[in-house]
Amino acid sequence: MDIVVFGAGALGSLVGGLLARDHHVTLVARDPHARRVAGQGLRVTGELDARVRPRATTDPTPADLTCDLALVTVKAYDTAAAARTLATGDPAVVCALSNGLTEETLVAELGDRVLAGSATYGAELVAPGEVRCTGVGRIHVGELDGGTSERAARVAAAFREAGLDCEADPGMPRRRWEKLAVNAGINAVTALARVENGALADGPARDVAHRAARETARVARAEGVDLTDDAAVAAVDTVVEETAANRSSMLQDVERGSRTEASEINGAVVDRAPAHGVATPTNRTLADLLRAWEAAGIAE
Ligand SMILES: NC(=O)C1=CN([C@@H]2O[C@H](COP(=O)(O)OP(=O)(O)OC[C@H]3O[C@@H](n4cnc5c(N)ncnc54)[C@H](OP(=O)(O)O)[C@@H]3O)[C@@H](O)[C@H]2O)C=CC1
Ligand SMILES: CC(C)(CO)C(=O)C(=O)O
Repeated sequence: MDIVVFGAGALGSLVGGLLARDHHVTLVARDPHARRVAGQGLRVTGELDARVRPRATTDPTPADLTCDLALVTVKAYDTAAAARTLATGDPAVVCALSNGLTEETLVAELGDRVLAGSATYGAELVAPGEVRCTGVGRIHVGELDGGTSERAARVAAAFREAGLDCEADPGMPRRRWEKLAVNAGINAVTALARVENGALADGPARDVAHRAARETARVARAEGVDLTDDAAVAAVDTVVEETAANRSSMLQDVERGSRTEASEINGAVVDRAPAHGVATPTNRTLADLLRAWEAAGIAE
């Protein structure tokens, strides 16, 4: 497959690097990472090991963006800009692996080419040209409104060919909310407590993560998605176990002094709650604390 990874930071470099073992991959990334990958190739270290030579560019042409599959791995708040750039090319299928409910933003520019996606792999960009896998998770792809499709099966098979754990999921509407519950719990709590995911295996941090996940499940149900409180909590526990050594993407943001996805994750739960009369005090507190930290001066 001809695959473009748009926004190849930590997650995109890991997934794109692994896909490059079997497919023709172009990473759209920032310098100095893009320059290093173009010159010396990309190393995947940590729990997985690979040396690959994908193409890399900071400035894709419409021809570069004309591909079988475009994976979007920018931060959720960069999705609209990514969608506008992707629409200058002609990707046959577009699939977001970012956290947050970003697919609707992609659909606005790219229409029915968009598949839903979610990833629980853990990744850190440790140096230009080197990405560390800190947790072997799973990828799910599927139709935004649910159901099976040949294109979702084809994308999942392409991932598996390259050795990634990936399934086509006919239940993506539920899966997206389950992943939002996982991130509402794990990301904000690990970022505020400055701990690895594994620290949420017990104790007070685990209780806060569970409360955030239960609130997310309540909002999901109010929006017509069948996600029980118990299933949301179990999903948090599974990801904590599978990615125990990972520093969540939001913890990495806070440690770098950069903007977080608090508004797109916990804030997304809070924003949808009033219409349904659902209380979301834990997500509100987590989002407010992270926004207060951001307002106090993130690095430019
Ligand atoms: N890291 C992880 O373990 C996991 C992350 N995720 C999710 O995946 C998404 C990405 O996370 P992560 O990889 O950690 O984030 P990163 O910040 O490491 O990666 C995103 C990259 O996209 C780049 N980017 C944005 N716009 C463009 C553009 N127009 N052209 C080129 N590059 C661009 C960013 O550059 P710049 O910063 O300069 O804008 C950045 O390097 C998030 O939604 C996150 O929640 C999901 C599962 C696991
Ligand atoms: C799966 C998990 C929680 C891995 O840390 C993640 O999505 C993230 O860090 O953003």
